[in-house]
Amino acid sequence: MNMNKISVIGAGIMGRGIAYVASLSGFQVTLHDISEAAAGRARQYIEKEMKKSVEKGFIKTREMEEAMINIEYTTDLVKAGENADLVIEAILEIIDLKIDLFKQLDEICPPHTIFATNTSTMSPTEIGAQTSRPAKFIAMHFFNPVHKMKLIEIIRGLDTSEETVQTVQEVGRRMGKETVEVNDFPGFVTSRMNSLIGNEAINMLMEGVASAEDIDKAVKLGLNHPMGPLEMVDLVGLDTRLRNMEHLYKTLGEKYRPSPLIVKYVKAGRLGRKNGIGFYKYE
Ligand SMILES: NC(=O)c1ccc[n+]([C@@H]2O[C@H](COP(=O)([O-])OP(=O)(O)OC[C@H]3O[C@@H](n4cnc5c(N)ncnc54)[C@H](O)[C@@H]3O)[C@@H](O)[C@H]2O)c1
Repeated sequence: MNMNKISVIGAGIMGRGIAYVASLSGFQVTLHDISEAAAGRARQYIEKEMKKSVEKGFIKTREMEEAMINIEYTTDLVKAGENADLVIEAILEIIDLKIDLFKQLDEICPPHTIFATNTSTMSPTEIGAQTSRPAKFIAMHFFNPVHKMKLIEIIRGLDTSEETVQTVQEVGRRMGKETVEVNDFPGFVTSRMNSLIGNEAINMLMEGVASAEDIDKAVKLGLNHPMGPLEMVDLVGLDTRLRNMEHLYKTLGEKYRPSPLIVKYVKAGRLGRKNGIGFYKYE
C-alpha cells in the first residue's frame, strides 16, 4: 500500500512526538487537536526540538526545513481525515472519547485509510468493532519521548488483517523504530508492567518507606533502570497514568488498584512535567 499521508489526532505529549518523527521520516503529516492552543504548543515544541537536533548534529538543516514543511496543524477533523492513508490517534485515554472520534473518522476517511490507536491499555478489538473497518484497525503504542524511544508495540485486534499489521510494521521501520507484536490484552506488555512498578513506588512513598529521590535512586542504581519510577510517572503525566491504572484495575483486578496517593495528587492538579509539578518540581 502506498503510504504517504499520516494524520495524528491529539497534539499532546504523544501526538506532537509522533508528528515530529513521522515528518522527519518523509511522511506528509497533519496534526489535529480540538484545542487551538494545544496545536500551537505542539508546533512550538516540534520546531524547538528540531532546532536542537540540528544544533546537536543529529539532523541537517535541510532535513529540518523539509520536515517543518511536511507538517500541517489544524483543528478541522475533516481536513485531517479526508486524504489520510493512516490515522494515528493520541487523544485522552478515555474509551468513549476514542470510540466517538473513530466513528467520526470512519465517515470522513476514504475506505483504504488504516486506523491506529496509541492507547496505552485499551482494546483495539473493542474500538475497531465500532467502526466499519475492523480489519484496518490496530494499536500502535509509541513511547515518550517518541523521537528517543526505539519501540512501537503493535497490537493486533481480533479482526485486524495481516496486511494492516505488515503496513504499520513498515511505517515503523520507515520511522527507524523496532516493533513487537502483542496480542490484545489490557495494558499489552509495557503498560501493564510499568503501571505496576510505578504504583509500587507511589505506595512506598505514601507509606514513608523512603523519599521520592531515594526510591528513584535505589531503582536506578540498584536495579539498573535508566529512569526512576517516580520520574517516569512525572514524564508520562499523573492523569494519564491514573487513567491507565483505572482501566487495568477494572479489567485485570485488585493487583492494579491505583495508589490513593496518585489519586490525591491528580485531584490537587499535580500532573507531572507537563504542568511543572508532580512527584518533583520543574522549572
Ligand atoms: N504520556 C505517555 O507517556 C504515553 C505513552 C504512550 C501512550 N500514551 C497514550 O497516548 C494517548 C495520549 O496521551 P498524552 O500523554 O499525549 O495525552 P495529553 O493529555 O498530553 O494530550 C492529549 C491531547 O488530546 C487532545 N484531545 C482530547 N480530545 C480530543 C479529540 N476528541 N480530538 C482531538 N484532540 C483531542 C487534547 O486537547 C490534548 O492536547 C493516551 O491514550 C495515552 O494513554 C501516553
